[in-house]
Amino acid sequence: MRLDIISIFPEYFAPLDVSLIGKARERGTLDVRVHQLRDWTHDVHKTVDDTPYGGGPGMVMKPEVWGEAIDAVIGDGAPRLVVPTPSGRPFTQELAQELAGEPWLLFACGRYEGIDSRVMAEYGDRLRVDEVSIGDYVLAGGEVAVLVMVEAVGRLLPGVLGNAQSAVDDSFAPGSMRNLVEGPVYTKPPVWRGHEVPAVLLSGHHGKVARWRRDEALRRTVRNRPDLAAELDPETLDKHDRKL
Ligand SMILES: OB(O)c1ccc2cc[nH]c2c1
Repeated sequence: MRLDIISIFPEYFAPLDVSLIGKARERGTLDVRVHQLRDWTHDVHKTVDDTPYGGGPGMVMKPEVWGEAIDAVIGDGAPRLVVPTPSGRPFTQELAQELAGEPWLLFACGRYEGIDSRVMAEYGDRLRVDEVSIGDYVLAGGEVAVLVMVEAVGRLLPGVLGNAQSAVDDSFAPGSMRNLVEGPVYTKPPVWRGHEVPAVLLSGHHGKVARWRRDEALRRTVRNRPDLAAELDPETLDKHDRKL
């Protein structure tokens, strides 16, 4: 997968040199290219923003600069354009899985009050354009949101996770974990400061362990994410409700 990021703060993406994503880049699984938006300005101050039409606080990022930058990065290609914004569609594990299937992603990191909306309109005829929110809170710009999405997508690529099964058992993963969050996890020692690991996990009975883990996932989902629990089929929920 090729992954381009355009930002006025390229240094935000230094973390993409480490850990799983860094190793994926070394192996060639991920080809990450970070671009400084200001390289496509033409004034001495490298201006990327201006006052909003219609008035109001803050500044808006100029369409001309973004247009020159995106044109230069994509050439005749057609990556999927992902624009982080608090007003976008929710970023979910399902969308991460979908993006992991793309050969080329281009992330446009806005700042200030955002990017002039005509930029997304301009590329909407030629590219798949997704305006995406990572949650109901507002950051100072799109860079951290891109870090979140790149890690969530990158870990799903073949060979990136040491054990591919981890992604299958993830919270929210399609299939058996859909609309479920993971239950608690434990490792050695069996007793720590008087806290014992649940005996079933030491039993060696794989069927009982699997059942216990699913029960705990449901228990935690009902407790922490009633919104997801409401999406579970009633039969599943009922079976466990009697035990919760
Ligand atoms: O909270 B966010 O995900 C987000 C994304 C992009 C911009 C651009 C300016 N503020 C932003 C906030």
